[in-house]
Amino acid sequence: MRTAYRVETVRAAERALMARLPAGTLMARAAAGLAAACAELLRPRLYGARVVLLVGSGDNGGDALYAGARLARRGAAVTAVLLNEERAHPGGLAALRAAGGRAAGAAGAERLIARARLVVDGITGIGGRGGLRQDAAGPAAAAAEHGVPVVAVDLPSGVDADTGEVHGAAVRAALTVTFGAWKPGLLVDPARALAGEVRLVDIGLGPELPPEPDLVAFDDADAAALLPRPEAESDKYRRGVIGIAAGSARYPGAAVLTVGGALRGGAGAVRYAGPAGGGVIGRYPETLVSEGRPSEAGRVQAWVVGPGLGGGPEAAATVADVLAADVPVLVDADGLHSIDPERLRARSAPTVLTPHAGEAAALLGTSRDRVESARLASVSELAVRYGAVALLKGSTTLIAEPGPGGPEGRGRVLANTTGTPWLATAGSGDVLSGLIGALLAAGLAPLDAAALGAHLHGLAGRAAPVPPMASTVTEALPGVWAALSPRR
Ligand SMILES: NC(=O)C1=CN([C@@H]2O[C@H](COP(=O)(O)OP(=O)(O)OC[C@H]3O[C@@H](n4cnc5c(N)ncnc54)[C@H](O)[C@@H]3O)[C@@H](O)[C@H]2O)[C@@H](O)CC1
Ligand SMILES: Nc1ncnc2c1ncn2[C@@H]1O[C@H](COP(=O)(O)OP(=O)(O)O)[C@@H](O)[C@H]1O
Ligand SMILES: [K+]
Repeated sequence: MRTAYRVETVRAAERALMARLPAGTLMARAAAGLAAACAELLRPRLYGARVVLLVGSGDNGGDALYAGARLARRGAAVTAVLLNEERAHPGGLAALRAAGGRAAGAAGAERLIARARLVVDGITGIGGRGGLRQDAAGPAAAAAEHGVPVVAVDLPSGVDADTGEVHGAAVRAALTVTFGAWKPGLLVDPARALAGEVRLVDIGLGPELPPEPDLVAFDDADAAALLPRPEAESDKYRRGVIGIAAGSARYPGAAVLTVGGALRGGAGAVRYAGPAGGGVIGRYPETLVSEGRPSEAGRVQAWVVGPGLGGGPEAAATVADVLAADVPVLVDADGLHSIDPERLRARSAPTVLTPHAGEAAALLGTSRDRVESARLASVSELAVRYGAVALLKGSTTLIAEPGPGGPEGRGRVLANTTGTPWLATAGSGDVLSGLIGALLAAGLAPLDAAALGAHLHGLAGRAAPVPPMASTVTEALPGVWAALSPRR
């Protein structure tokens, strides 16, 4: 599990640890990890390799300078571009010079960068505010323009460490070497896309960090631990019966895809209620279909409502009928048009909402751009306002539960990083709904069901033959499942 902490928390932990260690120890640990990562990128010829350090006026620049000194001692030709010559970290600068490295002003930066094999971004770390200032934006752009790989120190400069928001110019890194703990921005787009590969260097901060992280990302082991497994005494009802109210005369395919996601999500049985039963049976004869209202379809342990439902009073009536059931309900797609925050908050069983950015914007009364640029704030706001677990789809899928607990009375938040842009294909969201619904029916807590569903869906998106389509993502699920949990 990757656990991320906000700047305030990281700084408090650093202060506590520094109080017990000789001065400079943490920076030395950070610089050693950073230099090792750079050396690896420069293999097999570190000797003579031209390395340019972009050095801001804080400790982030200090890390870059000490790492540069280590590389210079091993024979690299290291030049530090000092963005503010008076305020460059004095100890770091002295170390670089003592190791044979050079320092230059910002004026010649582009010429140096154009000839470099590697650029180290030590402009700002957790002390950065807003997008890069003019003087820093130029060299950052030069690295991109000349195609020189950038290693970001702690964070790509210009991104917001706490939120993943990017307000202005920012560095685009091939690798980010982060210290002590992940920062939320490294897991949330648009910042995540600028971080490239992320490597965590242990500087001994662990024992000083609080038990509740601000953001969590599952690894395969976390997902595997949550996978439902049938026991000897299992029957189809105990494994979970899921009800699906999806599809319409206009969108019959959504019903088929949602049912497919549920069956491949390990449901013991799937009950389908709606007008697209013929198509569903044609593709999945395992399904129990009916045409009446969902509440007349028989007992289920969870419902999915919304994909392909279409609009109008009939769709709204179907959503209301499902929400009246005292079991977990996942609302997606067209179902999201007719939900009311107070009605959802009054439910005694949990609700899960799975909007994409456009649907989330409508639910929050804001613009799609605002949701996409402030994903973390948006998903938490959805969860709190609707009293539901909210899963915000997109390039990084975020999942939030409503408070209490967590920062500012908000609940836990998870980021899913298994996805691929190939998943942006019609109907793949329907598959995700069915999959999460099956996990809810199996008895998983709503946050776990949503996080596990997103994890499996992302892996299936990667495993499906390129280019994937929604039904081939469904068919990739058994392989993903088996890889996580070898069959007994
Ligand atoms: N505190 C610690 O114990 C440790 C800190 N470390 C490093 O120290 C960093 C934090 O250092 P600082 O607190 O000095 O802060 P930073 O070095 O991240 O940034 C502060 C400096 O950047 C300038 N700045 C802020 N926003 C800017 C912008 N948009 N464009 C251009 N310049 C901008 C400020 O004027 C200030 O001088 C961490 O990210 C990490 O790299 C590591 O050495 C590990 C130990
Ligand atoms: N750029 C992207 N990177 C990774 N995953 C993406 C990206 N864009 C969309 N997705 C994923 O693709 C799926 C699309 O779902 P959705 O928008 O509901 O489409 P549909 O309504 O056609 O099923 C979601 O799981 C979403 O997270
Ligand atoms: K940086």
